[in-house]
Amino acid sequence: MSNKAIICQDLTKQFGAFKAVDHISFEVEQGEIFGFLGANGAGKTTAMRMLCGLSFPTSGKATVAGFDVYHQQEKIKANIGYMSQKFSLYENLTVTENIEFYGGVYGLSRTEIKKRGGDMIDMLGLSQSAKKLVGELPLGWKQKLSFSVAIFHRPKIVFLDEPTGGVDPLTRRQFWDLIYSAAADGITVFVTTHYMDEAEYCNRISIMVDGRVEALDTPTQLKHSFQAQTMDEVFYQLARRAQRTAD
Ligand SMILES: Nc1ncnc2c1ncn2[C@@H]1O[C@H](COP(=O)(O)OP(=O)(O)OP(=O)(O)O)[C@@H](O)[C@H]1O
Repeated sequence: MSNKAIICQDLTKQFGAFKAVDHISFEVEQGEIFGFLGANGAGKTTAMRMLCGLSFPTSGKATVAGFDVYHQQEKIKANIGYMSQKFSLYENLTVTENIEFYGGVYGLSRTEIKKRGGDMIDMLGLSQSAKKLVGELPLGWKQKLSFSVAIFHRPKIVFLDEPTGGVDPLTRRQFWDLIYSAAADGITVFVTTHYMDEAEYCNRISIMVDGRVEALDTPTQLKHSFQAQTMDEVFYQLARRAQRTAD
């Protein structure tokens, strides 16, 4: 079995004649922080849904945590964590209740939930707010909690779909401390973002244009290849080639 976290070969998703994802190929290493960039409508969410076992590809191959995206979707779901722009947390439950609920969904024992949940609350500095409703927390805290819940069952890979939308750079930076700590524990992080400061934090970045991966490298190497000072410049050089308009 391969030790790559994700292998993707010519993965394609068509909606009728329209190729939302058009023959994308890449590999992600275990423990890597892999940035998945692209303008609105480039096909990131569609690609990510296939990799998470939520939709079938039209053609091509992919394995996630060693499992096949056509035949082992349930295995994939059990081995990944997922956090979307729209939180999966229940706003009308407390911090502790959310942790207990998700721990149960993930099949952890009561003892494990209590121990790991307590550690998580301490690590996040949320002890004072454990009995607060999640709906009352500031957005940045909700995002950090949502991420911690997404990795509560210690998945091999966590998929983050624009996890830090709407918060300031300092709060984003704090969120990224959590990402680094998860990666240091061996969790592979696959993250989409529109923020170029975040792109710089990734080990490698792929940039999608009109359903295709048009660039893939480390931030430093991409800047070098595109003779750009910043990732913003790299991104705009690529994004302006797009024919596709966002919805
Ligand atoms: N179920 C569907 N049926 C038809 N077209 C779809 C469907 N889902 C997505 N698309 C189209 O596929 C293209 C890629 O969409 P996708 O949501 O994957 O892009 P994205 O890169 O995630 O964009 P964003 O950053 O806005 O989320 C878009 O043109 C979208 O309209």
